[in-house]
Amino acid sequence: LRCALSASSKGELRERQHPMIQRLADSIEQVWKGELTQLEPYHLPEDLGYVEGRLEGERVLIENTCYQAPAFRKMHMELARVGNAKQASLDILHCVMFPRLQAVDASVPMFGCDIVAGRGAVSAAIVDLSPVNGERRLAADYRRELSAERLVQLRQFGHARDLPPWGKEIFSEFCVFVRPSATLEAQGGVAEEDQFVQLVTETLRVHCRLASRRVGHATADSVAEGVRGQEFYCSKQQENDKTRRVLESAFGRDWAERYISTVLFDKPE
Ligand SMILES: C=CC1=C(C)C(=O)N/C1=C\C1=NC(=C\c2[nH]c(/C=C3\NC(=O)C(CC)=C3C)c(C)c2CCC(=O)O)/C(CCC(=O)O)=C1C
Repeated sequence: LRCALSASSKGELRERQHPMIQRLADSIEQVWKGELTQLEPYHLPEDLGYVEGRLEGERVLIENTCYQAPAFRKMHMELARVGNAKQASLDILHCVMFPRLQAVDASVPMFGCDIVAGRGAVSAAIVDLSPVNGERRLAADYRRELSAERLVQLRQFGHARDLPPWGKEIFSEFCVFVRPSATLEAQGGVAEEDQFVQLVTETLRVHCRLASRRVGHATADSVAEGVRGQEFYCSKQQENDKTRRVLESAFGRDWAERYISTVLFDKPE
């Protein structure tokens, strides 16, 4: 496997992604930089910043951006693209934030989102704040803020999708899993794609604020509770055969297993 690609490809990959994915990636980084103090880089193993593989003759490019902050041990955003220079057969944005269990209590949920665009059309867009506490239920302040009228409006889409079984076990009642419509609006924007970017941005802002308030609230019990919750979340996410299939075809079974269990969904020690 070649960890090829020069540093220049970082910007290059993002600017060649699906426009909604580009906008969402920029917006997530903006919220992280705007809402979190002491944002630091998180160094992935073996410099997995860029990886390149081949899937049925098509190039697979992965670009990883990773930070950490007082409330979050790892904040991972991944842009992946299957295809050649012109036509991408798959554009993906993946983002997961792991609470730092030595700092915050187990009421801080896992933020996760996934956007998959096939041949330019977004087929899957999902965002959730997934509870990892013992009762698998979001805390009252999270529920109250996520029930605000503005966010309730932003969660209304034309085509909701059914969660797979593994998803039903970890996602919250606020989870949004949709195929955003691609119809252009009069003013030229793609309403549901823009709406989804807005939904993720505002959900992420609430999360950064509420999680940061909990720094210093960890106890020995909350660490044990949070470890169990994060392990359960990661093992369920690892059941997603759609992700595994893409990575296995491009990088082989062993590399895919290692990548999924150490980069995408690494269980806390
Ligand atoms: C927080 C949620 C969440 C996180 C964090 C997450 O990683 N996945 C998440 C959710 C989720 N993803 C799904 C689907 C797909 N995922 C990929 C691929 C990748 N997704 C990646 O992140 C990477 C690494 C970069 C690759 C390679 C493809 C191709 C599809 C099929 C697209 C489609 O169905 O239209 C589904 C539906 C699963 C189903 O219906 O069975 C759900 C629920």
